[in-house]
Amino acid sequence: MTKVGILTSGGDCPGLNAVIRGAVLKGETVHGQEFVGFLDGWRGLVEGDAVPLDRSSVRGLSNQGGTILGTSRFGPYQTPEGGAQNIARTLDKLGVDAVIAIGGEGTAAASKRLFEEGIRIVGVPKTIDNDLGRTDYCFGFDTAVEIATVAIDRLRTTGNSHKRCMVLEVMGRHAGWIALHSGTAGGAHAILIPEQPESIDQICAWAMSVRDRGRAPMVVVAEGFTLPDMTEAHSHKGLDGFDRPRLGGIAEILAPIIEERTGIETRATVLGHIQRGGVPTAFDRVLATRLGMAVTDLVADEDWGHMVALHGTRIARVGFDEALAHHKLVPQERYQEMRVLFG
Ligand SMILES: Nc1ncnc2c1ncn2[C@@H]1O[C@H](COP(=O)(O)OP(=O)(O)OP(=O)(O)O)[C@@H](O)[C@H]1O
Ligand SMILES: O=P(O)(O)OC[C@H]1O[C@](O)(CO)[C@@H](O)[C@@H]1O
Ligand SMILES: [Mg+2]
Repeated sequence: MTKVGILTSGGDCPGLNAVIRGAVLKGETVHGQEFVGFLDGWRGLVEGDAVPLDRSSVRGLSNQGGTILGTSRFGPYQTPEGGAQNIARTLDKLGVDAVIAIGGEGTAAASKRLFEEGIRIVGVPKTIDNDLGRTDYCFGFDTAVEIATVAIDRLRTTGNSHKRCMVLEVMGRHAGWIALHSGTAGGAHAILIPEQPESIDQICAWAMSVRDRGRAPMVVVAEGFTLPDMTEAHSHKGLDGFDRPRLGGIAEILAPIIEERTGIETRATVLGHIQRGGVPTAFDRVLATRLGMAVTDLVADEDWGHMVALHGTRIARVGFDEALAHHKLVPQERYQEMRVLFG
């Protein structure tokens, strides 16, 4: 019987538990696989910290946010106990034949390296940012967009009452998909994303034209957005577990500038981790369940070095190298399509 270890790595994301449930249910019933879960991402794999996972441990999981396995930004090459050779020894000791790594582009990059160094590993793409290449959507994105859209709807009623400009900051380190989709759904008057610099003059011009027709401006900004004179995304919260700047706070930079330049009273709201928490939408539950089920086929076929992906409505397989070669940013024309409605 093939024994499979599952881990969740990187930022958490609604739908992770549905993937775990889908994999265990199909893996057990169709392929006769047995499962363990590594705790806290790569840490559990490196330290051999695993718990048994069976049908009863995944019962009722598809609607639960977060991950029952825990996650982290710990790296498989970060400590002397890490690296492919040590990990292979740990897997042997635990009797684990294959690894399923559920994560974003960082997790896929680590998985690719482990695969190239001989570890039998496959992947499931996850990120609320939706910026992983060669998959049309990642689970978690739809939930994040839904939460951000509700936030816009709510900010608009209070903004309208006070005739204020409301600036909502959503996540999106390199890619503005959450801002673009929630801003479109919520009818924002300006959407600011990392891929497209906009000047403060332009942002204020949009806000004033909204005010001039008697409306309250609604601006949605992704955390990774930069003004033309900024060399990098705004960060004042130190570094994350992988030594990257923790983003967040650009809305609080923009709001006083907009207020000063336009004379419109302005408020900033940073949505933060609210958009990563709570129950996944039905779309994300379905996608996550299908991906979890499909990844057990990769294990059964020994298709190491690949991850499952969504192509249209079909679940496909792509190599880690192929997925990593294509960072899915918002294309210029997709932004321009919505930009004509700004102001
Ligand atoms: N090129 C790499 N080689 C080895 N390990 C890596 C590499 N890139 C990332 N990692 C490790 O994998 C972990 C997970 O990556 P990361 O923190 O970027 O999350 P992610 O999987 O991309 O999800 P998220 O969408 O939250 O960013 C990192 O914290 C780091 O420890
Ligand atoms: O959990 P953390 O480390 O605060 O991660 C925040 C980052 O993770 C993401 O939610 C997903 O990559 C980004 O949008 C954001 O920059
Ligand atoms: Mg990442």
